[in-house]
Amino acid sequence: MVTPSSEELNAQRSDFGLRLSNSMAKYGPLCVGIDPHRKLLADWGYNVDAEGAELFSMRMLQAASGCAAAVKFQTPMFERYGSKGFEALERVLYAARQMGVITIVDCLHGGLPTTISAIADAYFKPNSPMLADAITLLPYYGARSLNGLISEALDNGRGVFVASLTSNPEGMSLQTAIRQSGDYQGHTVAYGIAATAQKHNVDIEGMGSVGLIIGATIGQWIQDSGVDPSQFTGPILSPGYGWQGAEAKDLKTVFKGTRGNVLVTVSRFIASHGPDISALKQATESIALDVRQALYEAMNEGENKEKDGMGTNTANENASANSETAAVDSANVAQGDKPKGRLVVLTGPAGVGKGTVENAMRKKHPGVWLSVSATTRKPRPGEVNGVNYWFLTDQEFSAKENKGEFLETALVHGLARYGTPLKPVQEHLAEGVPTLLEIDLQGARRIKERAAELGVDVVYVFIAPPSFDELVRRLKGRGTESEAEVNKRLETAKVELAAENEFDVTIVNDNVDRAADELWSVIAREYGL
Ligand SMILES: O=C(O)c1cc(=O)[nH]c(=O)n1[C@@H]1O[C@H](COP(=O)(O)O)[C@@H](O)[C@H]1O
Repeated sequence: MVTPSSEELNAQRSDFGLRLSNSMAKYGPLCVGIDPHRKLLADWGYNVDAEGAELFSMRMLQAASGCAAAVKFQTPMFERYGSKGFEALERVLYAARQMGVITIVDCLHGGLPTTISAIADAYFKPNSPMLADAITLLPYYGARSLNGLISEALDNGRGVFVASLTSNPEGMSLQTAIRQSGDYQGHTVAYGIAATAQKHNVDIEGMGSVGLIIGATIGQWIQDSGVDPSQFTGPILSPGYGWQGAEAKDLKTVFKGTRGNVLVTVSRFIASHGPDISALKQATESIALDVRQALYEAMNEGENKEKDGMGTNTANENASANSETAAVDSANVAQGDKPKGRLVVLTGPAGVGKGTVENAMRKKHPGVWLSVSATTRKPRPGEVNGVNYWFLTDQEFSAKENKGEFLETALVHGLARYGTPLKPVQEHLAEGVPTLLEIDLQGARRIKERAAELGVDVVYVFIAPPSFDELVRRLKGRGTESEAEVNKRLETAKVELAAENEFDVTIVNDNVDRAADELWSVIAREYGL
């Protein structure tokens, strides 16, 4: 047998980090959590057994493939069905490997070094039926008790995520407790764990393979922990977004200054849109965009931050190196004084594909901030306050309206009220952040009436279909509507299309990618990017 050179060994030991950062660069910083909760299986119409868990997982995997950087399987939710559950997990892991999707097995193992070394055989050896790209670990036998297992992971080109600051509220007092002895005496438990994990990454160029778990729910508490995620150069797996209550602003707070190494894991928030595969994919894509944007802003916020805490110089250098392969497009980071552009209002006739064009553009340019509307309607399953909408009661809405806190408002179908919050738009514009608002034609007209008096400068972009004839052809070609219905729709379309002249720029949606590029050039021109 040929002994590998030290270069080969090093390459092997950085393999997981490299593969994951490539995947994040391609698909963005989202990991889809595949957690077959009993309730979800029942909601999806599956049996609550190993077979149901497998069917559920295969669907989630399909939704994640091509939309997310990785998937994470929650082991206990398979384990509860005994050997059949493990077989299901093996088959789903096999499918993920065949699809080229990066897998994280969330087994949260930990224990005496001698005992947990057996875990390497279960997950890291080439012939293992449960071969995974990475697993999660619990360090409460002492972070160094994991060293043997971590070495085995790295020698096999695999990675680990060590729980440091978990997303559940019960973890806080333990994890922020001050250590009484040892290398990190006087620091918090979480700090010691993070610093011990970082030691495995310091000599690695780019992102390391030894990661941390830091919950997005912890918010400002990150400061009390003494852990500075921007100094960590391995991947950071962050649960808690959506279902557990963390929002984009929490990601910005916790991961301020990080550069492309945060992987946000979301499970129920996505699964609640199932079982329809296209709905799952759509949810995955839109959450991926929101998460990406929040992390992009986190990176910008931390730009001038003073570095301190656990990082070494090497860690800093590595952190900058990471940005080259980062999921967030660092080429788009505006430096120094940013030119202040106008608010970009995107409008057009119903069904013209505004959302599709906007999504395609934001995928390429995560730094564009999209305004979140407020509404008095009830959240639908899976919708989260501050992400899909700001959900307000009638009284809250009225109070804000009376205080002039909306750029525009509307009553839809006489039932629910909708509005565009003014302050976030003004704040983003003031910071020079490209700011986009997608709204129907009536909404755009209301903004036209109010923007000048509120001191908001606007550029109006109208998305048009390729031609009226094309619209006629598409409508008639469908053959699903009666002639009277087609004529009615065409009359409406005629009126809506006539609105084109009211707006500053027209983009023809004949090809989504091209239209998205055109939208970006409008934004780039406005903001000097
Ligand atoms: O180890 C984990 O993955 C984990 C750590 C943690 O601190 N918090 C946390 O929620 N998780 C897991 O992350 C996933 C979050 O799922 P959702 O809350 O449904 O998005 C679940 O599988 C949790 O068990």
